[in-house]
Amino acid sequence: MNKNLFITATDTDVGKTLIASSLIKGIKSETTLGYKPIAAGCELKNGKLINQDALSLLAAGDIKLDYDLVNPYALKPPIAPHIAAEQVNLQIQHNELTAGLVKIHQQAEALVVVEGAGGWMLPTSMNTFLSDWVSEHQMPVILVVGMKLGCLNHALLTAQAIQQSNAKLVGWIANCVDDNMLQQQANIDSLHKLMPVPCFGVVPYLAEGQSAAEYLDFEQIEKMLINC
Ligand SMILES: Nc1ncnc2c1ncn2[C@@H]1O[C@H](COP(=O)(O)OP(=O)(O)OP(=O)(O)O)[C@@H](O)[C@H]1O
Ligand SMILES: C[C@H](N)[C@H](N)CCCCCC(=O)O
Ligand SMILES: [Mg+2]
Repeated sequence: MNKNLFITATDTDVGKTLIASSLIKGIKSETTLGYKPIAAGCELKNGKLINQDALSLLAAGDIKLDYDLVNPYALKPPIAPHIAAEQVNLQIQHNELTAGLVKIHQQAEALVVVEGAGGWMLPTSMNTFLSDWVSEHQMPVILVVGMKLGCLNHALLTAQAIQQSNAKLVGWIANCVDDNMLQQQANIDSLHKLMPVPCFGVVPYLAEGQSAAEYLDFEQIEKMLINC
């Protein structure tokens, strides 16, 4: 069976790409590749829309894939993807997301780390959500919690929504994106008690270019993958 791991977060801009890239590089038990099915916020390079997240996942992967395989929906403005798609008369189709994933699995027997866009309930149209697609494929989900004031509510609501949608929430990772957060450790301690699944790491505020890998519990993550 094809193996996938979905990375969601409490919000946009709280570390999905940073953590997903570190996971792709750090998982040694199998060939690991990245997939960014929907990217909003792309630059035009040589007539092609390119997204930085997709490039990071691509660079982290064990095999150098073609850009289009890693990121089928590349949308220019950094806005909600279904709105960006509508602006260019495009509809985000879940069967295309699946077709893209299948193509990656055809390249190699690999674990595919899939980065979401925004948070868990990202609309892909007015009556579909990216979370529907993840639930349909029964991918294990890791929730990246961007440590900032308000994250307790965001983390618990997201965990509840993932579990209620019948998806497989397997763990969470605290990512300290706010260097000035008051009572950061007390908030992390609260999450340890309140979250319904194990913590796979606490990533401190990092210097530019520093990797998160040494802060992730790869032993526990690889064990979880075997059981999924
Ligand atoms: N632990 C950290 N310490 C310092 N900076 C961080 C940390 N985690 C993430 N960042 C920075 O925060 C920004 C957002 O991170 P990232 O791009 O990984 O978020 P994202 O959730 O993938 O965003 P998007 O929703 O756009 O995909 C980046 O500039 C990244 O380098
Ligand atoms: C542009 C940004 N960095 C992300 N790629 C897209 C975030 C979409 C958020 C949609 C929302 O939930 O409001
Ligand atoms: Mg990202």
